[in-house]
Amino acid sequence: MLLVVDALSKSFGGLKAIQDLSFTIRSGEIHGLIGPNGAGKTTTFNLISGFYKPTSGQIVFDGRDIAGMNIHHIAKLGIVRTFQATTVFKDFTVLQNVVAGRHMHTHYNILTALIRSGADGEFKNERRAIEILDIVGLGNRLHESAASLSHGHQKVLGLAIALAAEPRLLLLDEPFAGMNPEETNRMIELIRKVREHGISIVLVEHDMHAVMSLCDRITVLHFGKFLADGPPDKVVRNEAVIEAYLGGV
Ligand SMILES: Nc1ncnc2c1ncn2[C@@H]1O[C@H](COP(=O)(O)OP(=O)(O)OP(=O)(O)O)[C@@H](O)[C@H]1O
Repeated sequence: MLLVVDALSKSFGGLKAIQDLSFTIRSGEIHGLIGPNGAGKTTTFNLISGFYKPTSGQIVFDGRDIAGMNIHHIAKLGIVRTFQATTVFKDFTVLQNVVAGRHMHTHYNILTALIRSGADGEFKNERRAIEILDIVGLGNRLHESAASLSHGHQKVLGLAIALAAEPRLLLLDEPFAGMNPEETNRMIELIRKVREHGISIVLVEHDMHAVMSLCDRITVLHFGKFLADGPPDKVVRNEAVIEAYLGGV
Protein backbone atom coordinates (compact mmCIF):
# COMPACT_ATOMS: atom_id res chain seq x y z
CA MET A 1 0.00 0.00 0.00
CA LEU A 2 1.25 3.45 -0.84
CA LEU A 3 -0.98 5.27 1.65
CA VAL A 4 -2.81 3.90 4.67
CA VAL A 5 -5.26 6.20 6.46
CA ASP A 6 -6.10 4.63 9.79
CA ALA A 7 -8.72 5.76 12.31
CA LEU A 8 -8.29 9.37 11.23
CA SER A 9 -10.33 12.06 13.01
CA LYS A 10 -10.45 15.84 12.78
CA SER A 11 -12.64 18.13 14.87
CA PHE A 12 -13.17 21.86 14.50
CA GLY A 13 -14.39 22.91 17.93
CA GLY A 14 -17.47 20.74 18.46
CA LEU A 15 -17.79 19.76 14.80
CA LYS A 16 -16.45 16.32 13.92
CA ALA A 17 -15.49 16.87 10.28
CA ILE A 18 -13.73 13.47 9.99
CA GLN A 19 -14.51 10.55 12.29
CA ASP A 20 -12.54 7.36 12.59
CA LEU A 21 -11.84 7.22 8.85
CA SER A 22 -9.78 4.37 7.38
CA PHE A 23 -8.95 3.64 3.74
CA THR A 24 -5.96 2.66 1.61
CA ILE A 25 -4.42 3.83 -1.66
CA ARG A 26 -2.51 1.34 -3.76
CA SER A 27 0.59 2.24 -5.68
CA GLY A 28 -0.21 3.16 -9.30
CA GLU A 29 -3.95 3.52 -8.89
CA ILE A 30 -6.39 6.32 -9.57
CA HIS A 31 -8.55 6.41 -6.47
CA GLY A 32 -11.74 8.44 -6.17
CA LEU A 33 -12.82 10.10 -2.93
CA ILE A 34 -16.48 10.99 -3.24
CA GLY A 35 -19.44 11.91 -1.06
CA PRO A 36 -22.19 14.51 -0.76
CA ASN A 37 -21.37 18.15 0.03
CA GLY A 38 -19.74 18.57 3.42
CA ALA A 39 -18.83 14.85 3.64
CA GLY A 40 -15.23 15.71 4.52
CA LYS A 41 -13.38 15.18 1.25
CA THR A 42 -11.43 18.43 1.25
CA THR A 43 -10.69 18.07 4.95
CA THR A 44 -9.23 14.62 4.22
CA PHE A 45 -6.98 16.17 1.54
CA ASN A 46 -5.94 18.87 3.98
CA LEU A 47 -5.01 16.22 6.55
CA ILE A 48 -3.04 14.03 4.12
CA SER A 49 -1.14 16.98 2.65
CA GLY A 50 -0.34 18.56 6.02
CA PHE A 51 -2.53 21.68 5.79
CA TYR A 52 -4.39 20.46 8.90
CA LYS A 53 -3.10 18.43 11.83
CA PRO A 54 -5.29 15.43 12.68
CA THR A 55 -7.07 15.31 16.03
CA SER A 56 -6.17 11.61 16.11
CA GLY A 57 -5.26 8.73 13.83
CA GLN A 58 -2.47 7.72 11.50
CA ILE A 59 -1.58 8.55 7.91
CA VAL A 60 1.14 6.17 6.74
CA PHE A 61 2.84 7.02 3.44
CA ASP A 62 5.21 4.43 2.07
CA GLY A 63 5.68 2.96 5.54
CA ARG A 64 6.17 6.26 7.39
CA ASP A 65 3.61 7.97 9.64
CA ILE A 66 3.22 11.48 8.24
CA ALA A 67 0.24 12.57 10.37
CA GLY A 68 0.92 16.05 11.72
CA MET A 69 4.05 16.68 9.61
CA ASN A 70 4.21 20.09 7.93
CA ILE A 71 3.25 20.65 4.28
CA HIS A 72 6.82 21.07 3.06
CA HIS A 73 8.08 17.92 4.67
CA ILE A 74 5.15 15.97 3.21
CA ALA A 75 5.67 17.52 -0.25
CA LYS A 76 9.34 16.53 -0.09
CA LEU A 77 8.30 12.95 0.65
CA GLY A 78 6.19 13.07 -2.51
CA ILE A 79 2.59 14.05 -1.71
CA VAL A 80 1.42 17.12 -3.60
CA ARG A 81 -2.09 18.51 -3.95
CA THR A 82 -3.96 20.80 -6.29
CA PHE A 83 -6.78 23.11 -5.24
CA GLN A 84 -10.43 23.41 -6.18
CA ALA A 85 -9.92 27.00 -7.30
CA THR A 86 -7.44 27.74 -10.05
CA THR A 87 -4.23 28.80 -8.37
CA VAL A 88 -2.01 30.03 -11.16
CA PHE A 89 -0.18 33.34 -11.01
CA LYS A 90 -1.91 35.20 -13.79
CA ASP A 91 0.68 37.97 -14.26
CA PHE A 92 3.47 35.48 -14.87
CA THR A 93 4.13 33.35 -17.92
CA VAL A 94 3.10 29.72 -18.22
CA LEU A 95 6.76 28.67 -17.93
CA GLN A 96 7.45 30.88 -14.88
CA ASN A 97 4.46 29.33 -13.11
CA VAL A 98 5.83 25.81 -13.59
CA VAL A 99 9.42 26.77 -12.70
CA ALA A 100 7.96 28.21 -9.49
CA GLY A 101 6.29 24.85 -8.87
CA ARG A 102 9.78 23.31 -8.75
CA HIS A 103 10.50 25.48 -5.70
CA MET A 104 7.31 24.61 -3.82
CA HIS A 105 9.21 22.05 -1.74
CA THR A 106 11.19 24.75 -0.06
CA HIS A 107 9.06 27.89 -0.11
CA TYR A 108 5.96 28.83 1.74
CA ASN A 109 4.01 30.25 -1.14
CA ILE A 110 4.12 30.48 -4.87
CA LEU A 111 4.96 34.20 -4.79
CA THR A 112 8.22 33.60 -2.88
CA ALA A 113 8.85 30.71 -5.23
CA LEU A 114 8.36 32.94 -8.28
CA ILE A 115 10.74 35.60 -6.98
CA ARG A 116 13.28 32.99 -6.04
CA SER A 117 13.09 31.16 -9.35
CA GLY A 118 13.67 34.47 -11.18
CA ALA A 119 16.71 35.20 -9.04
CA ASP A 120 18.24 31.79 -9.58
CA GLY A 121 17.44 31.42 -13.25
CA GLU A 122 18.23 27.74 -12.87
CA PHE A 123 18.60 26.14 -16.23
CA LYS A 124 17.85 22.60 -15.00
CA ASN A 125 14.56 23.60 -13.42
CA GLU A 126 13.52 25.42 -16.54
CA ARG A 127 14.36 22.44 -18.73
CA ARG A 128 12.29 20.12 -16.56
CA ALA A 129 9.43 22.65 -16.49
CA ILE A 130 9.40 22.67 -20.30
CA GLU A 131 9.31 18.85 -20.35
CA ILE A 132 6.30 18.89 -18.01
CA LEU A 133 4.54 21.52 -20.11
CA ASP A 134 5.11 19.34 -23.19
CA ILE A 135 3.56 16.38 -21.36
CA VAL A 136 0.41 18.34 -20.44
CA GLY A 137 0.11 19.89 -23.90
CA LEU A 138 1.04 23.48 -23.06
CA GLY A 139 4.52 23.31 -24.59
CA ASN A 140 3.53 25.78 -27.30
CA ARG A 141 2.30 28.42 -24.79
CA LEU A 142 5.47 28.78 -22.67
CA HIS A 143 5.89 32.54 -22.84
CA GLU A 144 2.26 33.58 -22.80
CA SER A 145 0.85 35.03 -19.61
CA ALA A 146 -1.17 32.56 -17.54
CA ALA A 147 -4.06 35.05 -17.71
CA SER A 148 -4.33 34.55 -21.46
CA LEU A 149 -5.18 30.84 -21.05
CA SER A 150 -8.77 29.59 -21.08
CA HIS A 151 -10.24 28.31 -17.80
CA GLY A 152 -9.62 24.72 -18.92
CA HIS A 153 -5.99 25.45 -19.77
CA GLN A 154 -5.49 27.26 -16.46
CA LYS A 155 -6.63 24.07 -14.68
CA VAL A 156 -4.12 22.13 -16.81
CA LEU A 157 -1.43 24.63 -15.81
CA GLY A 158 -2.39 24.10 -12.14
CA LEU A 159 -1.77 20.40 -12.68
CA ALA A 160 1.58 21.12 -14.35
CA ILE A 161 2.62 23.26 -11.33
CA ALA A 162 1.83 20.32 -9.04
CA LEU A 163 3.75 17.91 -11.33
CA ALA A 164 6.75 20.23 -11.16
CA ALA A 165 7.18 19.21 -7.52
CA GLU A 166 7.73 15.60 -8.77
CA PRO A 167 4.97 13.95 -6.69
CA ARG A 168 4.64 10.22 -6.12
CA LEU A 169 1.08 10.74 -4.93
CA LEU A 170 -0.98 13.53 -6.45
CA LEU A 171 -4.15 14.75 -4.72
CA LEU A 172 -6.49 16.41 -7.23
CA ASP A 173 -9.27 18.55 -5.76
CA GLU A 174 -12.07 18.87 -8.33
CA PRO A 175 -9.89 19.08 -11.45
CA PHE A 176 -13.00 19.11 -13.66
CA ALA A 177 -14.84 21.96 -11.92
CA GLY A 178 -16.25 24.49 -14.40
CA MET A 179 -15.05 22.57 -17.46
CA ASN A 180 -17.05 22.02 -20.63
CA PRO A 181 -17.38 18.43 -21.95
CA GLU A 182 -14.47 18.79 -24.36
CA GLU A 183 -12.15 20.15 -21.64
CA THR A 184 -13.35 17.37 -19.33
CA ASN A 185 -12.44 14.69 -21.87
CA ARG A 186 -9.02 16.22 -22.41
CA MET A 187 -8.41 16.33 -18.64
CA ILE A 188 -9.48 12.67 -18.31
CA GLU A 189 -6.86 11.72 -20.90
CA LEU A 190 -4.26 13.88 -19.19
CA ILE A 191 -4.84 12.31 -15.78
CA ARG A 192 -4.45 8.85 -17.36
CA LYS A 193 -1.19 10.01 -18.89
CA VAL A 194 0.05 11.28 -15.51
CA ARG A 195 -0.62 7.84 -14.02
CA GLU A 196 1.33 6.24 -16.88
CA HIS A 197 4.30 8.27 -15.62
CA GLY A 198 4.11 6.24 -12.40
CA ILE A 199 2.25 8.79 -10.30
CA SER A 200 -0.57 7.52 -8.07
CA ILE A 201 -3.64 9.75 -7.90
CA VAL A 202 -6.43 10.51 -5.45
CA LEU A 203 -9.31 12.38 -7.02
CA VAL A 204 -11.99 14.39 -5.22
CA GLU A 205 -14.64 15.11 -7.82
CA HIS A 206 -18.37 15.67 -8.24
CA ASP A 207 -18.37 14.92 -11.99
CA MET A 208 -19.50 11.29 -11.84
CA HIS A 209 -18.80 10.61 -15.52
CA ALA A 210 -15.14 11.53 -14.93
CA VAL A 211 -14.97 9.57 -11.65
CA MET A 212 -16.51 6.46 -13.18
CA SER A 213 -14.31 6.46 -16.26
CA LEU A 214 -11.04 7.21 -14.45
CA CYS A 215 -11.03 5.49 -11.07
CA ASP A 216 -9.80 1.99 -10.30
CA ARG A 217 -11.39 2.18 -6.85
CA ILE A 218 -13.56 4.63 -4.97
CA THR A 219 -13.97 5.45 -1.28
CA VAL A 220 -17.27 7.07 -0.30
CA LEU A 221 -17.53 9.42 2.69
CA HIS A 222 -20.70 10.55 4.40
CA PHE A 223 -20.83 12.97 7.34
CA GLY A 224 -17.09 12.56 7.84
CA LYS A 225 -17.27 8.78 8.06
CA PHE A 226 -16.36 5.90 5.78
CA LEU A 227 -19.47 4.70 3.95
CA ALA A 228 -18.25 2.26 1.28
CA ASP A 229 -15.39 1.42 -1.02
CA GLY A 230 -14.64 -0.75 -4.05
CA PRO A 231 -14.51 -0.59 -7.84
CA PRO A 232 -16.79 2.10 -9.39
CA ASP A 233 -19.42 -0.31 -10.78
CA LYS A 234 -19.80 -1.94 -7.36
CA VAL A 235 -19.89 1.31 -5.40
CA VAL A 236 -22.69 2.85 -7.51
CA ARG A 237 -24.87 -0.16 -6.79
CA ASN A 238 -24.24 0.00 -3.04
CA GLU A 239 -27.54 0.66 -1.19
CA ALA A 240 -25.99 2.92 1.45
CA VAL A 241 -24.29 5.03 -1.24
CA ILE A 242 -27.51 5.43 -3.25
CA GLU A 243 -29.33 6.39 -0.05
CA ALA A 244 -26.68 8.99 0.89
CA TYR A 245 -26.84 10.67 -2.51
CA LEU A 246 -30.60 10.44 -3.01
CA GLY A 247 -31.15 11.61 0.56
CA GLY A 248 -30.05 14.99 -0.73
CA VAL A 249 -27.66 15.72 2.12
N1 LIG B 1 -11.40 25.12 8.69
C1 LIG B 1 -12.60 24.68 9.07
N2 LIG B 1 -13.21 25.16 10.17
C2 LIG B 1 -14.40 24.72 10.57
N3 LIG B 1 -15.12 23.79 9.92
C3 LIG B 1 -14.59 23.27 8.80
C4 LIG B 1 -13.31 23.68 8.31
N4 LIG B 1 -13.04 22.99 7.18
C5 LIG B 1 -14.10 22.18 6.97
N5 LIG B 1 -15.04 22.35 7.94
C6 LIG B 1 -16.32 21.62 8.06
O1 LIG B 1 -16.03 20.24 7.94
C7 LIG B 1 -17.07 19.59 7.22
C8 LIG B 1 -16.50 18.88 6.01
O2 LIG B 1 -16.13 19.87 5.04
P1 LIG B 1 -15.33 19.54 3.71
O3 LIG B 1 -15.06 20.85 3.04
O4 LIG B 1 -14.18 18.68 4.03
O5 LIG B 1 -16.39 18.73 2.88
P2 LIG B 1 -16.36 18.30 1.35
O6 LIG B 1 -16.78 16.87 1.31
O7 LIG B 1 -15.05 18.65 0.75
O8 LIG B 1 -17.52 19.21 0.75
P3 LIG B 1 -17.73 19.83 -0.74
O9 LIG B 1 -18.07 18.68 -1.62
O10 LIG B 1 -18.88 20.76 -0.54
O11 LIG B 1 -16.45 20.53 -1.12
C9 LIG B 1 -18.11 20.64 6.87
O12 LIG B 1 -19.13 20.61 7.86
C10 LIG B 1 -17.31 21.92 6.93
O13 LIG B 1 -18.13 23.02 7.27
